[in-house]
Amino acid sequence: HPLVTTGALGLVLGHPFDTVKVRLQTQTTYRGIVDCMVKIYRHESLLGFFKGMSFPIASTAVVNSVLFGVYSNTLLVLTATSHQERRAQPPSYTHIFLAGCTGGFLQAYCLAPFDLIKVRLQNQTEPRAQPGSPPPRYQGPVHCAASIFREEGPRGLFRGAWALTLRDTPTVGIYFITYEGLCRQYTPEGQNPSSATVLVAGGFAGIASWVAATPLDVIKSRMQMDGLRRRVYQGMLDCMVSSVRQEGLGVFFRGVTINSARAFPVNAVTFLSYEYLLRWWG
Ligand SMILES: CN(C)C(=N)NCCC[C@H](N)C(=O)O
Repeated sequence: HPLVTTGALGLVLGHPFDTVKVRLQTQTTYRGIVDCMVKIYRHESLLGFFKGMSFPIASTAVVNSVLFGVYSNTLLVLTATSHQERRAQPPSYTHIFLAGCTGGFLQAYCLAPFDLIKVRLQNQTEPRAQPGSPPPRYQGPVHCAASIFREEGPRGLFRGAWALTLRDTPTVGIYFITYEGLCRQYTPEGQNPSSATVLVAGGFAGIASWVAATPLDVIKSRMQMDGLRRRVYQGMLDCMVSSVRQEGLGVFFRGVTINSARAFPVNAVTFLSYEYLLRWWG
């Protein structure tokens, strides 16, 4: 279906932004967005921006089904109204927030191993295999997953999962509140929002939730990279404290600009797909 294609395309186009974000959050060699982009392009060519993309593409259908499935079913239980009845009897913002938090909490566990592998691969700065140069530590997503499993056991695949869960539980609540709030604002009562409204509301929901998620996103990415060679942090709190000590409070907003630029189109398309699917099958 065209919407699925657009969703995948959104992810592909958004991935270079995500790679720059992850590098800015976890490496100190870059002075800013432009410096990071120039360095990636010079050392690793255009392909450098697309490292670690295959697992997010492969897992997005599952992760989004958990997120939106849990959200709409929790809303169903909380409000006892079906999707069709919901335009006439809109759910309260408290219910929307609680359903969003539940969706965020459960999707975080599905997302954790895929996200870990993505971040590890995005952070490999080696250029594509050149004769004589040492190969990167991970040869691809499956090799990366197998190496982590072998070296650190199954729990290793969940490194950073706590920070990810803490990041996603409240911020996915914010995601759905922003989306619903904006849709209601711009839609006449009792009607379905137009496609343009869905796109704009979805885009701003992406930005608002990602701005709120950035502090824990930085900590999550750092925890995921910890232990690659030796363990630096004792835990999440230690990671927060030493990051702030070394880099100041600004550390909590590393990558926020580039991530917002990514969040708008990706989530605009995500919500458009969700609304269409609900109207067909709801
Ligand atoms: C702030 N957070 C964690 C969220 N809003 N999560 C919901 C889905 C985000 C979407 N898959 C994306 O990649 O932007």
